[in-house]
Amino acid sequence: MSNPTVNNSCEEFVADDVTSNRSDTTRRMLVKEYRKIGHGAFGTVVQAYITPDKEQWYGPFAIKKVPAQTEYKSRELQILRITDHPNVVRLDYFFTHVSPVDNKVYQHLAMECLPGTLQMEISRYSTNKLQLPIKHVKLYSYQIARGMLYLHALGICHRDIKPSNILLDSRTGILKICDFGSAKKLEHNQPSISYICSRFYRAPELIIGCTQYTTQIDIWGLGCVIGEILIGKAVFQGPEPLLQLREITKLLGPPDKKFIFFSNPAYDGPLFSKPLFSTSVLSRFEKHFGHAGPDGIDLLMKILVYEPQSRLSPRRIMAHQFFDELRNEAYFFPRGETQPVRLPELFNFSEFELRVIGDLVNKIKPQEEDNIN
Ligand SMILES: Nc1ncnc2c1ncn2[C@@H]1O[C@H](COP(=O)(O)OP(=O)(O)OP(=O)(O)O)[C@@H](O)[C@H]1O
Repeated sequence: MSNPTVNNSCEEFVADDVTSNRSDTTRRMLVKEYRKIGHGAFGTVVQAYITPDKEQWYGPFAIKKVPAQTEYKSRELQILRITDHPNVVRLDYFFTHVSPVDNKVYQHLAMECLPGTLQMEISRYSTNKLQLPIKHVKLYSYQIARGMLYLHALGICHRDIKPSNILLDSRTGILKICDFGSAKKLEHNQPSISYICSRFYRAPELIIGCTQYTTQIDIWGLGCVIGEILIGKAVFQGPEPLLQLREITKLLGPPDKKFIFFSNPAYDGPLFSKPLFSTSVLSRFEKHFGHAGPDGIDLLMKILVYEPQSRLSPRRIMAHQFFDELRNEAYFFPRGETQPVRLPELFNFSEFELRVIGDLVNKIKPQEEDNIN
């Protein structure tokens, strides 16, 4: 593309060691920042273009800048270097650069840039007091589950699943998991810190202080996200860390003593063991998520479960009947569009994915004759 016009407030600098993630070659490039698109606990994200010669411009990229050389954050680069999946954000280039503002070295991760996040999409509907169409709920939830299937098969636990870490192009329906700043490859029998994950999305075992958790903490996060897409606000909004468990008991009922003990035998915090309601769990799910229909409720009740091992796995989520509509229809109406648009590729599985999916492939993939256009 030609030289992109930039607004005056943006930075322009030469980076000496821009490495291409694909070819692994390193060269000097000019970086032109365009606008700030995000900021988080550790750094900022800017939209930018890069060029080796001021003639060929690459981008736009979303460049995430985080302080370099902390063991914690370099994991993000390591993970993004090995991942390659349609529902995981793609890293194109990376480099370090000294900030003129504080003279510190920042790691720069230049990723493909998507126009928004799931959080933006949810607030767009909720501020207009509208519900997201159920087909969109299915489309987004399925792709998160597919991204998780891949990550979890690699042993990678994201550890910060929430709507602002899910990128979305609402015109095409394409969704990608981002922000691997908290992610970790979990090793069997190796403890990991339990103080991880944003409060509203923390699995009950994390709240209790479990350090031997599994990738199933992400599945809890997925359940919270699906619920949030459905109702337009976070499902469990604990006003402080320990009260987060209380919010969960309002929907699921009190946790079982065994669950607490197996999560953390040393836990001495509040147990919330008194039932807060006399109604059944099913009726509470119906009250909260009624418009998801019986299939949506069935799915959520199999994900938002205390025992991590009882929560559905990504492949079982993808095979759930809630997603049959995606298997049977090829189009959807993006927000504000009157013309239908083809659904993104949802079933173009790699050999690796097919191995993980195993015998559920016939349930997950649309059968030829079912694939109506
Ligand atoms: N590839 C991308 N394309 C478009 N926007 C992006 C991209 N990556 C990040 N963003 C935007 O930047 C925001 C922050 O990114 P990210 O979550 O990776 O940073 P962070 O510092 O870890 O944030 P937090 O501490 O809130 O988790 C995202 O919520 C999103 O709005």
